[in-house]
Amino acid sequence: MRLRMVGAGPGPGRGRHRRPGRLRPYGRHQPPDSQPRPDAQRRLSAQPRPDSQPRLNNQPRPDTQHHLNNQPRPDTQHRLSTQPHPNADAHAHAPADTHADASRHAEEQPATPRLAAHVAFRRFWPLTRGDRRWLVLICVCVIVAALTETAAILLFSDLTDHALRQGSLSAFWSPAGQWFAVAVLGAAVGYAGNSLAVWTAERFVLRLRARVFGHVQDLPPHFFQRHRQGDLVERLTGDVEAIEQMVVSGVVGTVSALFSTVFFATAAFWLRWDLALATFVLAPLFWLAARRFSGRIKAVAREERAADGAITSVVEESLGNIVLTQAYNRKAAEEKRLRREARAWMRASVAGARMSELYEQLVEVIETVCVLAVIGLGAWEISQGRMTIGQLLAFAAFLGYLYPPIRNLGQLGLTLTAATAGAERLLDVLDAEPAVTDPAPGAAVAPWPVHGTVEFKGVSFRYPGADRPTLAGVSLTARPGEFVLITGASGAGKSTVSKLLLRFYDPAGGSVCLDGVPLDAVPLSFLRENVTLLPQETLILHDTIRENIACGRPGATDQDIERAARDAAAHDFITALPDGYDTRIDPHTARLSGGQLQRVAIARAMLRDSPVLVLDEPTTGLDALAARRVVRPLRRLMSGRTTIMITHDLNLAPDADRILVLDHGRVVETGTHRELLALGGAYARLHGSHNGTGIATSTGTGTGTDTGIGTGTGTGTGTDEAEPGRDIGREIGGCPDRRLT
Ligand SMILES: Nc1ncnc2c1ncn2[C@@H]1O[C@H](COP(=O)(O)OP(=O)(O)OP(=O)(O)O)[C@@H](O)[C@H]1O
Repeated sequence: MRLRMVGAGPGPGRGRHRRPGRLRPYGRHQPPDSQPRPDAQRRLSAQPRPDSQPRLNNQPRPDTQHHLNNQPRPDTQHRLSTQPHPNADAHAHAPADTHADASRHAEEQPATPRLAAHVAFRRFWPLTRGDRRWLVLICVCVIVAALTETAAILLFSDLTDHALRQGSLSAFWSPAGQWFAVAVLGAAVGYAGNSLAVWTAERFVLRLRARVFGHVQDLPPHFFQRHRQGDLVERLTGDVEAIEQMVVSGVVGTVSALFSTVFFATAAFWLRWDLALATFVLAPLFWLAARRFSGRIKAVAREERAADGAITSVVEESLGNIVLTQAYNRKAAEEKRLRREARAWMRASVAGARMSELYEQLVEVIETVCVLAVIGLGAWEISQGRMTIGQLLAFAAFLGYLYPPIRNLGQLGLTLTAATAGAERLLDVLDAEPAVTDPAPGAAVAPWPVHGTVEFKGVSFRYPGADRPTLAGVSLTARPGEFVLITGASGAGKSTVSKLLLRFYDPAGGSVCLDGVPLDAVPLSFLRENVTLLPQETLILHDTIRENIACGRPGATDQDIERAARDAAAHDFITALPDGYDTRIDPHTARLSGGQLQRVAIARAMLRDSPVLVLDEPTTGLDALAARRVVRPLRRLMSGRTTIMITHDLNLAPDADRILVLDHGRVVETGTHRELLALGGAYARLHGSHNGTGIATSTGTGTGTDTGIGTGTGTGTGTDEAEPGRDIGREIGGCPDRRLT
């Protein structure tokens, strides 16, 4: 009938604690089934932590006590996996390189803010809004469960004294019936409370995770450059669950421990006030023990959480870079990296487990001292005829129930402390500010039919934390349907222009406008509906090709998708796949080449059909042949749209209405291809170096029939996928001043 929590606790390194098969030191009488349960099985309890169940394995316990609560005895509860590791000695005993690892983590990741437990609690408590009535109901169940336990123990005393001692069966029925009724009530309340508690806790986790995930998606690019992806994953999983332990389970645990303490203490005083007093004199020992151990829990919890994140990061980065690993024989180096992180985690984990066990054993010794003192006193009282055996047994039973909630109150602090390490890491994410926000409702411009005029007016920009500006006084205008090409040396600030145009950042000086409206007055979703970005890296969802194209315009029909794929010269290779448009792909897919993936992305942009297009190095990473195959679909995509193309590849430069050359964040030259070549400056040099190796020098005699754009007049029948021969000259080079529209 007791409500209890059997889930994994917020102990340090919980994520890894949950892994099946992990060895963990059991308590003396701990059976194998005391493994940490999966999270779904987490239950809130009348006691804040499972390990703090009454543990009488170290002390004489009346056998009948097994039957007093309709649940496995406390000593069968698991311990270490579900509790904070009060490893005060984590630092004292940890080898020196633990500290080295910790400082290395600190160097790699921005410093996480340090928080007090109550501050962390206050930050997350508002997330329980909407579920507080359920929390109240759970607390009512917890209180009723504690009451039924109290009643059961009193009935046990009654039964012992009136039925067992008198040897009378007739005296048995009345207390037995009452006991049974109390047990049924306790079982019903336990079931309802536990079910509700799991539901409420999981809802909290759901809500918190959605909140963090939603927030993360609004964060600016530099946040992701500064945090390792694996570590962020760990924060969204392990750390989120630790917060639940702090907030929902923490509250229920506190209520449970408080009420259980009050009920059992009242009953103990009612049974024998003098023995109860003796019991309470020793109670502060539990609190002292918890206090002694709480000091370094947070430190080791932090270490474990950080190591969890580091392991996930290494695995994720290593798998993502598998080609580099294999091609450069980095297998041993990667293994060493993982071993180093895993060892850091292992050290923190072992130190935590060791301290946890030490704390547990110390508490058991304290409990034993208390029980022995009470039994000694009780034996003396019985010998004086002032106490019955039933009373002593009931009193001992109360002790078995009383100490755990007292101990839990102390341990609750440890739980909160350990969970605070997760809270700090999560708040580090939640407190990161998005670089831009939607305009306030009153300041937002109402949606309008966008024509596609893009203007940068004296724009300056500096990345957060950067010591020098990336853009300084950049001005450019692209009228509807114009093609503006931005080029310049690597690091000149070209991609930054695209980030400002998509409003990933706001400029520090000047303004960026769409159809004359400053971007900070345009609702973000409206802006991004009307400005399509094709970034350097091809963005592919882990989904079917159909969905990958359809996400350009939610609600698009199959015909729309196919039309876009045809325009992007992707239809033929898609239909050649066994599952056609339903083929599942992912960013590392081997089924499609880089050029084919790029054409899927172009089809998506086609479907999006926005008036402004930003192409950031659209042919980067593609070989000459693949680049050529992408150019025709690109031309179709650009047709009739304002296009800002950021590129080193000057093959399309003759087509541009205007070319801007950036150097160290400044526009150093502006003009058409011809004008800039004639100028003989930076552009001419870039063009010269490009022509030295570029494909623009090819002179085409191709036979392709693509007539979507441009003036090609080939007569062949080659498809986009088929090798179009030597039409490269007409496709992408050797045709100065050819206009796209
Ligand atoms: N998040 C950031 N924080 C600080 N500096 C950054 C950040 N992102 C880029 N920079 C710096 O801004 C400058 C311009 O970067 P940007 O990516 O715009 O250059 P680019 O001209 O597009 O280069 P490339 O042609 O190599 O892609 C570089 O010096 C870069 O190091």
